[in-house]
Amino acid sequence: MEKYDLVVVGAGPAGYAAAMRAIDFKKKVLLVEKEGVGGAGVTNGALSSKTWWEIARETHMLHKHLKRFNMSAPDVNFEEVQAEVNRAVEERKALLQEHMAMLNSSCFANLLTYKVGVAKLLTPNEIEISYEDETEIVWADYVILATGSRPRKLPNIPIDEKIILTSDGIEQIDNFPESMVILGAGVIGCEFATIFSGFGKTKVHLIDKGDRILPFEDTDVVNVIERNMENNGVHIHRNSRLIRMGVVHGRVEYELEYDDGSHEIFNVEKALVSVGRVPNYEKLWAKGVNIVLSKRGIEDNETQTSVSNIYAVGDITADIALVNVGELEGRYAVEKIFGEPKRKLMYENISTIMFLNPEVAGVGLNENQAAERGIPYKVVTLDYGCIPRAIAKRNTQGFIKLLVTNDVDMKILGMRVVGNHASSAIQAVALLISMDKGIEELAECVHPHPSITEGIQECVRMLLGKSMFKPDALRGKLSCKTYTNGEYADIVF
Ligand SMILES: Cc1cc2nc3c(=O)[nH]c(=O)nc-3n(C[C@H](O)[C@H](O)[C@H](O)COP(=O)(O)OP(=O)(O)OC[C@H]3O[C@@H](n4cnc5c(N)ncnc54)[C@H](O)[C@@H]3O)c2cc1C
Ligand SMILES: NC(=O)c1ccc[n+]([C@@H]2O[C@H](COP(=O)([O-])OP(=O)(O)OC[C@H]3O[C@@H](n4cnc5c(N)ncnc54)[C@H](O)[C@@H]3O)[C@@H](O)[C@H]2O)c1
Repeated sequence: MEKYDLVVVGAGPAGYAAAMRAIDFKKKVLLVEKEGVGGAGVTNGALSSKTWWEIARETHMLHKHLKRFNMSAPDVNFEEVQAEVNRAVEERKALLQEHMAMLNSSCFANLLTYKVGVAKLLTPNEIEISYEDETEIVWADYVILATGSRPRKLPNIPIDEKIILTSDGIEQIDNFPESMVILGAGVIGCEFATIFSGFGKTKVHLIDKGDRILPFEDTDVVNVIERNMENNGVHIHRNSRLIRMGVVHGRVEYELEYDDGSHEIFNVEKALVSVGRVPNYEKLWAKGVNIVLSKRGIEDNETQTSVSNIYAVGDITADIALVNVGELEGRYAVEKIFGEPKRKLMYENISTIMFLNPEVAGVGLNENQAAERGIPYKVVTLDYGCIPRAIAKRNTQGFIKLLVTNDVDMKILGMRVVGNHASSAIQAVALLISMDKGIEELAECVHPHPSITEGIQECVRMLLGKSMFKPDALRGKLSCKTYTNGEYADIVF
């Protein structure tokens, strides 16, 4: 039986990151993947959907600009867009594969082995790998499970990945549907609503259990996104309960019940079901391996499972499902196994982008979360209209919102940026949160001009009572408040 220091199961972002970090410790590593490198970080997931989003956004902008010059827009060809997305996916996969091949033919050859097969733990140290027509068993001192997640399905909805689809099937359709309903107004649902409405070829319906989309986000953020979606023709079914959804004569028929008890039936060409994801752990270990599970996934103590030599990272665990979190956990697990991590695993400074119209970047807590935890805070908001770069871009829709503790330290709790270049503005704040720093450092930074980050600097200056624009003199564009015991109050300097 071949022996390894570490076997990593799954070569998505989390497993790939873990295997690469293990090489740094000069350990003998086996990476087992059942399909292809990249996982949902590349295919039917982060990279592919973001390529769709980029092309949809460019198409939308082109149409908007041409309209301004009274010119008619060219037709968008679905097959060409799809081919471009496929090229992006293949480019990334090829890079990861080439990297793997180069490692194999270099001084790392005796360290990393990559096998394409399905892995299953027979005991905490013995792993069976099934190939097309044979199996083998290998020994591992340590195991990292990184098998990711898949779309959650609902029992009464007949998903066939042709007419009623999940995010695994939506990118393989063969034309822009003339109409499409999306069930689930979370991140995936809203991103695809943005993509399909952005191309301007599909009437999008979005089913929302509550009274607003993105239930975990702050109302001011959601208001901007909802307004743009609706201006772009998206029909948001608010406070609606899906009674049934099925395929009738090759199209989707669905019935909704509203809060007032009334019912309505709709008929559309396609449906996307995006109601969350479930972790992949079925058939991953034999009965005797007692890994403790919760409803949401594998329970872990800073990546270590209840079986001491088995670790779990990425979407398979019961926490945040993001590429950057999977990579962080993968690298951390290896450091915990073979070394001494420099510090505890922290999630407070994880930054995210939601690819909507416009993009929404976030780090740390939002107002909902701070209020839920009973944390009193100061909150400053600055409209994009105050930022020269946004004016130069001829698009001042959006705002920056910064939350800090309501004390003299003013430690940064979180930030949300809604608007163009939102993602570029978030990093400085993410770094300050991870360093447990206050806001003085940010106020004294010299930012490039014109840049969106100047807006963050102005937020910080507002909190310190030394802003260029005075909130009292520009109400509606700036605000500076405290939130304590469920009440807002203006800060008066
Ligand atoms: C539509 C969509 C858009 C997204 N957009 C973003 C985004 O913009 N930003 C972001 O940060 N995140 C995004 N995500 C989330 C992100 O893709 C996941 O959080 C991330 O891919 C999880 O990485 P992972 O390595 O844990 O799992 P996965 O990427 O799911 O990889 C797991 C791998 O394990 C393999 N595997 C499973 N079982 C076995 C087995 N028994 N043996 C061998 N191999 C096995 C699978 O084939 C797969 O390759 C998106 C997800 C989706 C679905
Ligand atoms: N830009 C990004 O970073 C990005 C993009 C896409 C996905 N992701 C990751 O993928 C994960 C999964 O995305 P998702 O959108 O599937 O999950 P989600 O948890 O973001 O949203 C699911 C939505 O479905 C709704 N829902 C649940 N059951 C329902 C039902 N029976 N009927 C109607 N609505 C229902 C929920 O209220 C929620 O709004 C995200 O949590 C995120 O971690 C990240």
